[in-house]
Amino acid sequence: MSVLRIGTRASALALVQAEHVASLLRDGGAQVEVIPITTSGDRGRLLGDKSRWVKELEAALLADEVDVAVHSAKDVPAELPDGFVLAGVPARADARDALCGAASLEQLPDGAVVGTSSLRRAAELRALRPDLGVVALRGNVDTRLRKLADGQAAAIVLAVAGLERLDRGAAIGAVLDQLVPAPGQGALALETRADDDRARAAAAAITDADAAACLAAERALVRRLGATCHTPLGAHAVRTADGGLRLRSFVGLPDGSAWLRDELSAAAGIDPETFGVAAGTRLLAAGAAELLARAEQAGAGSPPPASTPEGVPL
Ligand SMILES: NCc1[nH]cc(CCC(=O)O)c1CC(=O)O
Repeated sequence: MSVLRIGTRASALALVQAEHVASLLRDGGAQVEVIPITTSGDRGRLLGDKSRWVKELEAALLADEVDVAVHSAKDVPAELPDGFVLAGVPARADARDALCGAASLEQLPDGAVVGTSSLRRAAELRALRPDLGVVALRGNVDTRLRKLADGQAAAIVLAVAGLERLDRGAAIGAVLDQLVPAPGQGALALETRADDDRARAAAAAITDADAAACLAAERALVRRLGATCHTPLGAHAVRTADGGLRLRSFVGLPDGSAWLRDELSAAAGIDPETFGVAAGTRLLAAGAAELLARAEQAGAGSPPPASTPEGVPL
């Protein structure tokens, strides 16, 4: 059988993730090659849309340069272009956010400045601690940790999953259970050409059913809200002990002055997408649309902490 080509961005985090997927596939007996693709995002071009990284890997899929694209699921837009499918989701890593530079949110002094380029993290932090300042911190994980060490912020927020994959778990001061993670955070999304049965089967073979169901629910909620990467939105689903699903969500203004939080559970057997749509409908009924419109206006008037909620190429 011919070699399966795994496309990835060339950042340190993306390469670790792609190697992880490659080793899962090799464990299943496949012959695999990892092909780093340099994207316009990685080249530092200023485009206000995180889908740029995804698009360049889709171009490589379309050009038949790679067979499976590995993405951080939270960077993948809610809708894929025609001709592509989300063909697999491996077991999810820790989905939560981490605070680096302080032992807890409570221990940060009054008015402390936290570094993040994520609208969601800014909104969630300020919803909990309106006194906190937020400063945009860009760059990959190591760059941001260096900026923290340089004193550019009292603390920063990063995904636990990214820190651990890069062996920087020691930098975690506290895991922020109070924050609702970004949709897809901690999960990997394997994208293939829709008509490539071999690649689809390979991706499906290393799929974790719970991770796939949770991601499907979170992405359905994003679609129901019409959310984009400029939306301060958190959504995190888990499989419950009785085989059902539980979905927590957050929508708020970037300055933390208004927000909605929700939690919805469903019994075993619920279709994840139906569940995600229902959770989105509940948020809309509670006023999410107005909040999102106001968040977008705020973003248009004065530049948000960063161009995208989850920030910059890593
Ligand atoms: N867009 C940034 C990004 N995309 C994926 C991760 C971390 C790994 C993950 O969430 O799967 C990060 C960094 C961060 O938010 O700290």
